[in-house]
Amino acid sequence: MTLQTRDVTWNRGGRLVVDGITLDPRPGETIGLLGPNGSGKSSLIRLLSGAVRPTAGLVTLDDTSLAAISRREAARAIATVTQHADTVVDITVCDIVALGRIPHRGVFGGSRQADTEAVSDALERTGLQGKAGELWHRLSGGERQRVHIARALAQQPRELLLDEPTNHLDIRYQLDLLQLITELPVTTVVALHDLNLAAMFCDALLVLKDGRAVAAGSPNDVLTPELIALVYDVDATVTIDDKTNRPRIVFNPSNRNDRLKA
Ligand SMILES: Nc1ncnc2c1ncn2[C@@H]1O[C@H](COP(=O)(O)OP(=O)(O)OP(=O)(O)O)[C@@H](O)[C@H]1O
Repeated sequence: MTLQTRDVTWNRGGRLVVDGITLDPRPGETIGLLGPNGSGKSSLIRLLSGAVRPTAGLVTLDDTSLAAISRREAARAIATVTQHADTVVDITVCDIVALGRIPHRGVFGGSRQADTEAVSDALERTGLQGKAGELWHRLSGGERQRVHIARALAQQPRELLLDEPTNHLDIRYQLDLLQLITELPVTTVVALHDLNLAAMFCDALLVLKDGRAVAAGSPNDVLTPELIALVYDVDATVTIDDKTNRPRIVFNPSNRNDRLKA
């Protein structure tokens, strides 16, 4: 049992931005959410996180509606890293990562040692040990992104929701991050734009277009030239990598004027 959606719909500003999505990950799986700009990936992540309530359908955690679970209980299970996470106060990296421990603090403060260990482990996994004392506003975009990921890891969730977490990261940290999340014993739903990263690291993919699911399944089944043309209107060549047995996608640039005419 894990975080699931059943036929979930969200009407935003008079438009259906999420339209009948069912997501049923296996515990520990990494699910990639793909789709063009505006297809509903962030909206689905907001619904899964409990930040907003669906117009119809259900979001459940262990078969209980998220609406019936306290915020604190949900926060112990689910960690989210959104696209535009920012902070207004100038605090240190270590303090931000420690915010991930708040859901675990009981009335009597919880275990300080567990907090210290979780923060230190999260800093190490994200390569931020050397930055623990730095102020947030002095960090680069990629370092800030890693701090938010470290905060989510310090939360020690069962469910991890990541909205384009590789934004701002250089290629080494993109690979490190995705490797890390596939190795964590948590169920992860991650919105990605890079189809090759999704192919390399995700166990399963859900592809959205105009709020609807247009394909779901393993990267090998989903990432076909036909699907890429349908969803992104881009011509692509897909081969299967000998070593990984996963799809590898090369995009074939078309004449932009021809595309606009079509
Ligand atoms: N505050 C809002 N009110 C109404 N509609 C909104 C609002 N914010 C976003 N939308 C619409 O919801 C739809 C889905 O947006 P969403 O951000 O979920 O897409 P996305 O797939 O995450 O896009 P991107 O890849 O650009 O991040 C879009 O059509 C967008 O215009």
